[in-house]
Parts: sequence; C-alpha cells; structure tokens
Amino acid sequence: MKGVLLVNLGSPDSPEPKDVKKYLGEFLMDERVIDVPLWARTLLVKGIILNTRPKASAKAYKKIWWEEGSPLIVLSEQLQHKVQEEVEFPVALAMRYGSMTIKKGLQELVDKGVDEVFLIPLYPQFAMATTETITVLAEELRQQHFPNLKIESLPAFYNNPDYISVLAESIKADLKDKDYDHLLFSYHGVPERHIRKSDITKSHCKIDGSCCETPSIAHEFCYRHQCKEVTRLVGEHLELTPDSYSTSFQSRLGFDPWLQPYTDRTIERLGKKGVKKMAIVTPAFVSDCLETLEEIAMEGEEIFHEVGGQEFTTVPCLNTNMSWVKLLAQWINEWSETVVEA
Ligand SMILES: C=CC1=C(C)c2cc3[nH]c(cc4nc(cc5[nH]c(cc1n2)c(C)c5CCC(=O)O)C(CCC(=O)O)=C4C)c(C)c3C=C
Ligand SMILES: [Fe+2]
Ligand SMILES: [Fe+2]
Repeated sequence: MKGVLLVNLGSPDSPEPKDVKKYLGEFLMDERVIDVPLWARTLLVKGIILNTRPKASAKAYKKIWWEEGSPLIVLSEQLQHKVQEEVEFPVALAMRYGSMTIKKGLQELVDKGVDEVFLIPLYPQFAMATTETITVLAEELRQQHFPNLKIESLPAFYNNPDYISVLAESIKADLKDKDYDHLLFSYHGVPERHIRKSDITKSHCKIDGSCCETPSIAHEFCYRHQCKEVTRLVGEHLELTPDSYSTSFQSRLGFDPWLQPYTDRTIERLGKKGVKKMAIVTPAFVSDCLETLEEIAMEGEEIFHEVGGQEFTTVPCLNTNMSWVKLLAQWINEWSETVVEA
C-alpha cells in the first residue's frame, strides 16, 4: 500500500527555555545545519549558543505561540488533514527536529500497512540544511528500522509552474486591496559555505553577480539560484515592474558570511530611500512560523517604522490555501500512478 509523509522543520514542545534548549540542541547539532567538524560544533553549540540563545528564542516563541501550540506545527497539522481529505492514501506528518520524529511518522504509516512512501519535504527550494537532512535521515531510518519500505522523495519544486501559479495567486489575493510601493521576497538565509558545498560542479557557484543567472547543472542544488528563480517567476506572473520588487535573506546566525542582502538591512534601506508602504512575502516557508510571525511581522515592521516607513504588510505563507492543498494532492496522485514496482 502507498502512503505519504509530509515533513517540516519542527518546533520546541513549548516556548519555555528548557524545551527551546532541547530543540535547538538537536537542530543545531545537525551536521548539515552547522556544518563544521563535530568537536567545533559541540564547542559552538553546547559551549556557547545553548548558554545564551534559548532564553532569547523562548521570549520570541512566547510572542507567537498559539493556545493550540506552535504555529508551525498547528498549521502543518491542518495542512496534513486537508491533504488527507483529497487523497485515498494515508498521509502522515513528521518534523525533522523535536518530538514528532520522522521515525514515528514512518512507523505510523507502516502500522497502517504502507510499504511505499512518498516523502514530501515541505520546502520549495533545496538546501543542505532542510531537504537534504530530511532525505538522508529518512534513508538511514529505512536501512536501520524499515528495510522493506520503499521511499521516494519529492525534489525541490521552486520552479514548478503550478507551484509558482499557486504562490503568485495567493500573493495577489492577499494584496488585492492593499497599496504597496515595494514587494520584498525574504527567504531564510544560509551560510555562503553551504552553497559552495552543495555545488555538484565544485566550480559554478561563486556567489557573485552572475552565477545564479548563468545556466548550470549546479542549480539543481543551489539554494540561492532557486530563491532568485522563485522571485523572478512570481514577478513575471504578477507582471511586477523591475524596480518594484527584490530578494533578501533573513535569520542569519553567527559570524560567517550568509547569503546577502540581509532582510533587516534591506527593510532599513528601503525605508530610508523613501519607500512608505512595503509588503513582504516569505516563500522559503510553506507554513507561518517563528521566522515569519516574529522576525518579519514584528521585528521587520519595527525596523521599517523606525526609518520612516508607514505601512508594512506581511503576506501569509501558503499554509492551508486550498490551491496549495490541491496541488500537493495532484503531486501525490501523479506519484502513485507513475511509481514502478521493483
Ligand atoms: C546555522 C543555523 C541555521 C541554518 C543554516 C538554518 C537554515 C534554515 N532554516 C529554515 C527554516 C526555519 N528555521 C527556523 C528557526 C531557526 N533556524 C535557526 C538556524 C538555522 N536555520 C535557528 C537557531 C532557529 C530557531 C529560532 C531562533 O532561535 O532564531 C524556523 C522556525 C521554527 C519554528 O518553530 O517556528 C524555520 C521554519 C530554512 C528554510 C533554512 C534553510 C534554507
Ligand atoms: Fe532556520
Ligand atoms: Fe548559483
């Protein structure tokens, strides 16, 4: 029998510092997130970050936490239920970090008689810290615990025309009655080093002014290219004028260079340049979360107002948008029809 596992990032069990510390400990000790040798990662994460960040992160989580739980988890569960209503196979949900583990998700499907799984990392763009860490862990778990299970993964879908259309139309619908001078596409950042590591040609990605616009097989795994493409394709779909939109990268951590321009500095620059009304969309996330509800909708707005901006509109993530739900169902049905028996 076929089954589906949706996988998102995960959240702490509660916004209390002890739960945030446990969650961040697992997340940041992932070698694909903080990609330095184990000794250095241990020193950095356990010796430095976990002594300071959990308190500050817990404060941020408390500002956005809902009665039902973490927005990212609640919205992912709502998505799972809606997708389940559209397809005939069991649909389970797991998180890469935290209590809703991928192992539990696979077990839930196996207990229902599933022996072929369609694994859907809920990330439009490929990144070592997101898609790759999910597929690698799922394969390790398969080998260790579910040797008879077949797992096929949905690759990054950043340039899928149906996805672009769903995203663009959701942005259009949300901004229908709102006025804005600039639309900023803000993506979660990654250290520049991650881009170089994922370059399968080992020579294409220079993170310069042109590599992401120059055709290359490297782009199948280039997060920076894939983010820029989403912006370009949505801009094209919405017929935006070139100066009215741009791309930036948020949520940097530590002292290494991350993808630029940084979102906070871009918001500040736009405000100082005289933009009075800006809208912001966050297409690296399919569900609203700490990074959209706090970092963008709260901190971002504050920065914009401090430099003279007047109206700051945050476009929600796709969340449980019915066109998005139906698109996922369509991909699941297409997979179920094309899968080849071994
Ligand atoms: C080195 C650190 C990090 C990398 C690389 C990274 C990549 C990355 N993350 C997301 C999506 C999310 N990240 C979220 C929170 C978050 N991310 C980091 C660090 C890195 N992320 C931290 C420390 C945190 C925790 C919060 C904080 O202390 O600031 C979230 C939100 C989770 C939630 O519970 O709401 C998401 C989603 C992507 C897509 C990505 C690379 C492309
Ligand atoms: Fe992150
Ligand atoms: Fe590139």
